[in-house]
Amino acid sequence: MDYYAVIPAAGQGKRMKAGMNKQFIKLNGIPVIIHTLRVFEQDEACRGIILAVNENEVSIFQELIRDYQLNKVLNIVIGGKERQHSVYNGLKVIQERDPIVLIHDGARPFIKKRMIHELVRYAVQYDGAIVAVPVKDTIKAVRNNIVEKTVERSSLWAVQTPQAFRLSVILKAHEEAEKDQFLGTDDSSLVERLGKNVYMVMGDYENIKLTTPEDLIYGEAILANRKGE
Ligand SMILES: Nc1ccn([C@@H]2O[C@H](COP(=O)(O)OP(=O)(O)OP(=O)(O)O)[C@@H](O)[C@H]2O)c(=O)n1
Ligand SMILES: C[C@](O)(CO)[C@H](O)COP(=O)(O)O
Repeated sequence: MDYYAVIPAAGQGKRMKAGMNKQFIKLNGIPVIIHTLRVFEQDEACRGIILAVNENEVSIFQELIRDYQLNKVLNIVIGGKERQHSVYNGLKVIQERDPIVLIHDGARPFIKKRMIHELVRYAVQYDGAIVAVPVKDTIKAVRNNIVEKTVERSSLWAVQTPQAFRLSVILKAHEEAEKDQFLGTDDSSLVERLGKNVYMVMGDYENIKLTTPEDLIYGEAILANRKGE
């Protein structure tokens, strides 16, 4: 089944400390955002991509899209203060009546098609579908450096993107969040708070978000390993 992809790339990459938006950092000689966009560009089921970017970086993204000959980027929208606002701006420009929409961080370049297609399948059956992996470490709640408690781990999953929804469902969730001034750390949380059912698809430990400098070392290793496969 076909889908549209909304890719938020309008962050500042503060935790990466690269002195620029981390989308432009090169992995194996290619900018992070291009690795991400290529997955959707090369997926036949992807009808089009909406990219959310910083106001002052529009021309850089346009140039990259031209240089790497990407044809599926339909719109470049201006991002907002938080990721949630950037995603909302992207969702609002989709013209089709009620397609499936996949929301995926520009900073997660190691996404695989297997996950995308599973998500789309389950987003049709449920109110949404997300990818996640079981947490590997013991998780503790801590306040002022003192452990408050050890959290039961068996039901804890680390959530990734993509996250897939019908456009009508996710737009309504963003509208309600805006009305209530609710700010979530992912899109699914906006849908969950409306009492909807979100299906969890097994993710992939390689599908990391490039967040801090050491993630780049791991990222290069993932690419080198894939080259050898
Ligand atoms: N206002 C924002 C903030 C984030 N993002 C995007 O959301 C994704 C996940 O966010 P994160 O990893 O937090 O990226 P940054 O906000 O760039 O990083 P930091 O928080 O370290 O500044 C990234 O692709 C980022 O570009 C966005 O589109 N608009
Ligand atoms: C959406 C997300 O990638 C799911 O793990 C994550 O919550 C984004 O968080 P960030 O603080 O905006 O990086």
